[in-house]
Amino acid sequence: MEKLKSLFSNLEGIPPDRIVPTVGLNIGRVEVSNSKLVFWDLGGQPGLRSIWEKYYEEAHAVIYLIDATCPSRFEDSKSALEKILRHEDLQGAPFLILANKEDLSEAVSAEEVARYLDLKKLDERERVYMFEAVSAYNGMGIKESVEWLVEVMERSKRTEMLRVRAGGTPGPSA
Ligand SMILES: Nc1nc2c(ncn2[C@@H]2O[C@H](COP(=O)(O)OP(=O)(O)OP(=O)(O)O)[C@@H](O)[C@H]2O)c(=O)[nH]1
Ligand SMILES: [Mg+2]
Repeated sequence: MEKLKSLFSNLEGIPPDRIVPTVGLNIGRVEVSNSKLVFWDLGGQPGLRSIWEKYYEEAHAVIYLIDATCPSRFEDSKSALEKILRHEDLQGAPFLILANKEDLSEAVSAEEVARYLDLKKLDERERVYMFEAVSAYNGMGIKESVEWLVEVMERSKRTEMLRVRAGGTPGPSA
């Protein structure tokens, strides 16, 4: 998220060596393609996952980040992802699934991560999603994939529904 902030605003994020594991919630605000985005960064440690679902109902989209250098956790990442995808409070939410740390030579290739996660069984007619190799360290892949997410979010029925529910004006596409 710190990289994201620095890519989309003039603010420098916290340097990578000073980032500590997320406990609770980090909030990031950036403007991308004229949309004001609010990122809720939730910690991935198993003991912290029970709080994830408190944010589902109000989330327009989901970014799911996988550490590509840690194959021993792929199985766990896969089942956690499947559980989120199934959750009824996230119906219609576009998913951006990222294999992170692809700047490191020990990282498993994005293709292989996708295979581990069994992404091909994700039906694109049922779920709008994109899978991308990124590096939060050097920024590779982040700008493009977040811009994709904003584009699909703007067109999504879920965004429309959340806007109406919030009492705002439906977007121009309504
Ligand atoms: N080389 C490299 N290091 C990274 C990258 N992304 C994160 N790191 C480093 O990995 C460590 C863990 O990063 P975090 O951002 O705390 O990881 P996280 O996924 O948010 O972990 P939780 O908050 O526990 O869910 C930090 O020291 C980061 O600097 C990356 O793309 N490349
Ligand atoms: Mg974190």
